[in-house]
Amino acid sequence: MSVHAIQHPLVQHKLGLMREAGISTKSFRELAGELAKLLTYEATQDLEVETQEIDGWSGDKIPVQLLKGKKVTIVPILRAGLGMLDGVTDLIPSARISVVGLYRDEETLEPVPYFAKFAGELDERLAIVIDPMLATGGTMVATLDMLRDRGCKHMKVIVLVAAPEGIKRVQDAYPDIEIYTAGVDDHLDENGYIVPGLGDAGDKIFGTR
Ligand SMILES: O=P(O)(O)OC[C@H]1O[C@H](OP(=O)(O)OP(=O)(O)O)[C@H](O)[C@@H]1O
Ligand SMILES: O=c1cc[nH]c(=O)[nH]1
Ligand SMILES: [Mg+2]
Repeated sequence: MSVHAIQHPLVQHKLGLMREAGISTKSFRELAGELAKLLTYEATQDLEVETQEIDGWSGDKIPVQLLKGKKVTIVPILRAGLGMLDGVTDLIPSARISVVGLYRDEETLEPVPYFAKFAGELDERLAIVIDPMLATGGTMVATLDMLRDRGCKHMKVIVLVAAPEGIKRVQDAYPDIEIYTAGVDDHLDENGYIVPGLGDAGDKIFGTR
């Protein structure tokens, strides 16, 4: 598995702004969407293209490179993953959406599933799982397990911030998966929050608590 920690100045600038303690819901939400878009650009660099002939403006036939038509499903993890969805679909507008709902139990830190609705033909699709936070990794591994159990063979992960603990847990379970992130942070605190991190991303995106 590779971890792609994107160092692009725009990515680092936007991540830096998201770390500000008093950030508004509006700004946090906007930045989550913008970062999701930039990380999607990186995560889709290896999508296959093929040459097709089209009618150009001059009347000549011209060869162009178009996506080969690989089927993609975007998998936002409720709730916080929804804050990244528009950014991803801006770049991959024809992707099918598969939605999973899991929350992390505050005491045990174990993921609790409460919703799942998947696109069809998962065995033929690239699944791009999106969630702002990869902390212990329990939620991500549970989501990847659901996809694998339904036949999905090709999965990628996009998170805004990852903790080393979460990366290791995903890596142990899925050695071949690629993770794209704006930041690999330092550690988890005693409540399982990423430090320095972003705080509770779901609450900040939805304006709750
Ligand atoms: O790596 P883990 O330790 O499993 O933690 C990460 C999960 O925790 C957060 O969700 P949360 O449980 O707060 O739910 P929410 O999106 O509804 O706020 C976050 O969005 C991830 O889904
Ligand atoms: O730091 C963290 C960890 C889990 N969930 C969050 O929203 N933030
Ligand atoms: Mg939350």
